[in-house]
Order: sequence, then C-alpha cells, then structure tokens
Amino acid sequence: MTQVWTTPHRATPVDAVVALPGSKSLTARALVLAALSDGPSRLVRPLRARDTDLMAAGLRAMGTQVAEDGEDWLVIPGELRGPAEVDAGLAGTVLRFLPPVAALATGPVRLDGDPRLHERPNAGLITALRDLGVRIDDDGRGRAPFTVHGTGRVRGGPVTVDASESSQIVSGLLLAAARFDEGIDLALAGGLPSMPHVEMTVAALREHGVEVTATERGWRVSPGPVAARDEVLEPDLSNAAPFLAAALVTGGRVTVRDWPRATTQPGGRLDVLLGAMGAQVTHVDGGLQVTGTGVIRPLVADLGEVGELTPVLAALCALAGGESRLTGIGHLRGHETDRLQALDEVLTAVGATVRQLPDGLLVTPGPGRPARLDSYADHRMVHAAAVLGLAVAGVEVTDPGAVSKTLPDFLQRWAAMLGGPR
Ligand SMILES: O=C(O)C1=C[C@@H](OP(=O)(O)O)[C@@H](O)[C@H](O)C1
Ligand SMILES: C=C(OP(=O)(O)O)C(=O)O
Repeated sequence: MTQVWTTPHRATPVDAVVALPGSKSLTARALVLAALSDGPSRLVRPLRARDTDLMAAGLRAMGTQVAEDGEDWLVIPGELRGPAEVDAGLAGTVLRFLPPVAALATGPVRLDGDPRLHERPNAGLITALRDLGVRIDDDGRGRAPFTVHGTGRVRGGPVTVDASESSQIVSGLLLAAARFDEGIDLALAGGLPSMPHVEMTVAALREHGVEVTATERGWRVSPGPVAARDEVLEPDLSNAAPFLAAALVTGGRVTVRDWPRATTQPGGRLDVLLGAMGAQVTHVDGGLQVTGTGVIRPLVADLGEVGELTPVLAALCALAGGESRLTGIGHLRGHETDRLQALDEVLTAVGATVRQLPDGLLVTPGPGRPARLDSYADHRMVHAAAVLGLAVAGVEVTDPGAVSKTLPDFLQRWAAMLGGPR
C-alpha cells in the first residue's frame, strides 16, 4: 500500500450507497464461541481483516479447524492444546478473548503481538484468570507477551474483576466461562466502558444456549455445553461512521445498506449521534440514510459506551459550528494508540484548538489548514483523517495501511463512495 495517502478533498455533495463487510466484534465472538462449541458451524459474511484473521489463526494454533468455504468460514472445534504461539497483532479482541480459551487447552500457549500491544492494559484479565486457578507467566504488569499454562480445565467460580480499562476483559472471561468447571460469577471491581460490547457478548452466549444472568455487580455464567450454530454476520457499523460522516461534511447523502433493525453494535447509535450533529437520519428500506444539511452542530456527549466511534466524531467536531465536549473516554488512551493524544495532535494540525481532559477532549474548530498526519497504526485515525480531508484541502496520511486492521480496502471504498452516483 502507498506510504503517504493524499485524502480526497470534496467541495460538492456526496451521493452514494455503501455496503460494508462483517462486524469485527461479532466475528470475533462468533469465532471464539464456534471453537468452544459442541459441533461444527458456518460463519456467513465474517469480517476478513487483520484482527479477525489473527483470531482465526490463534484458534487454529490451539487445535480448532477454521476453513474457508468461499467467503464463509467453517469452524470445527477440536481438543484445545498447546504448545502454541498466538500472534495478537494489535487486536484487543485477540489479547483479551484468547487467554481464557488458552486456559482450557493442555500445554503452554504464548501470546505476543505488535510493539504497541505490549502497552495495552490487560492486568485485570491476568489477575482474574489467576484467581480462577490458571497459571500464567507474564512481565509482572499483566501485559503481553505472556504464557498461559493450560491444564485442560479451569476451576472457575466467583471472581472480582477490574475491567475499568477495557470491557474486553469481561467479554473474554464470559465467552469461555461455560466451559469452566464452575462457570463464572463475575463481579466488577470498578467502572466498565463500552457496555454495548458486553451486551453483545451476553447476547452471543445466549444464542449459543449458554445460561447468563445479570447479577447485582456483574454476570453469572452457568457451566454447560456451548451449542454450535450457524451465523450470518451483521455489517460493521463502526466502520460505517466515516462514510456516513461524509454526508454531513459535504451536505450530501450516504446510505449504508443492510443496517440491522436491532443491534448490540455501538455503531447502532450513529443515527442519534449524527442526528444530534445536524444530519437528517432515516431508516430506509434495509439501510441507514444520512443526509447533510450543510450545518454541522457541535457535540456534547459522553461517549463511554461507544468509544470506538470517537475518532470520526471528533473529526466532525473539528468541522462543526462551535465547541464540542467529548467525555467518558479516558480508556481510549489504551487503544491502538493513545487516541486522546493522537486526536489532539491531528485536529490541532488541521487548525482546530483542542484541550485534553482526563477523560475526554474539548474541540474548537478553526480555519482549516493542510497537514501531513500520522496514522498512529490506528485504522480509525485514518478514517478520521479521511473525514477531515473532505473539508480541508491538502490532508495527507502516512502509513494508511493501518486500515488493514478492520477494513483493508478502505481507501478504495472511500474513492468509490466519492465517485458514486450524483
Ligand atoms: O469487545 C469488543 O469487540 C470491543 C470492545 C471495545 O473495547 P474497549 O472496552 O477496550 O474500548 C471496543 O472499543 C473495541 O473496538 C471492540
Ligand atoms: C479499540 C479498537 O480495537 P481493539 O479491538 O483492538 O481494542 C477499535 O477497533 O476501535
């Protein structure tokens, strides 16, 4: 892929219909549950991107068959075993979902990944697994690389978990818990970001016949079989964000096809969020249509439940008609990059004024100016730069290949949207 991407500038309204591949988060859960289930299953329209390919590879390394059948994945569970090496790349889902699976394997499973993965917070997961009876060798900070010494079974039972830095710690424990001897009775020690993603996990478990109950302080998963099931994956609604944002920025119209009627994906909140920023939003026959009105209103919102939408929304804030205040997103400092710092640098470079809060950002738009931006190895920072570039001429991004994490052909899709019907 090109080393520096000059993002397309667009003075006229966009008019496009966009179809997007499967959800990263739903595909990750479907793969893990298929590997833990009692029979083979077919995943239809899974996301094929770096994060989900690494999840499949990690499961294969531990004895699961994940085969391609056209665009589908066929998953045949096998006896989970080490020794194995898991490359988590930069994927939080692999980092937090596979250690509990590795604990059910016989033999050591070592997990490592990109340099930035070593910085991503994970102590809550390692501590919880140890409290559940699992032996793990780590760097003393609970971060990658580490080795899970699985014995083929996990005692499970009551455990108190610090998931204040990532909801994926809860999701990872819940996903594997039906296979623990005593299941799990998980109590949260503190706050929890990204609640819709935990609801997604609970829904996925129930669809697989697993008994999950909400308790006063968390969730209880009963021990028992995980029923195999075929699944058609929803499109990735977080990856819809930059495309829908293009309608606001250009005063145009973008429809994302196959928008689910009901969803646990945080991107399902884009109708309300983009509506609050001045778009007309309509659920049309099988899709979500966003029409820009020529006005972008500033946003004052707690994004703690939908953190992964922040980069694109913050880019819109830099183009809005006043100061925006985005809060509840301190945990974004542990994402692919420190996203609050990265957004501060990027939005400032294109002319906005940004103030970092401990848990968020204040963004005041300014006269746009050209800038060469970094991708920070973060797919969503490339999406944000693309949105800025529509309005500000001369926006470039180095290393745009970071988009491979969840949407490898983002640049082509972006060009196709801009070249779409007028
Ligand atoms: O469970 C998941 O699939 C995810 C949960 C969230 O993680 P955090 O709670 O760490 O933000 C989200 O940001 C990430 O992109 C995907
Ligand atoms: C935070 C994200 O990814 P990860 O699953 O690696 O945490 C993201 O995709 O915005």
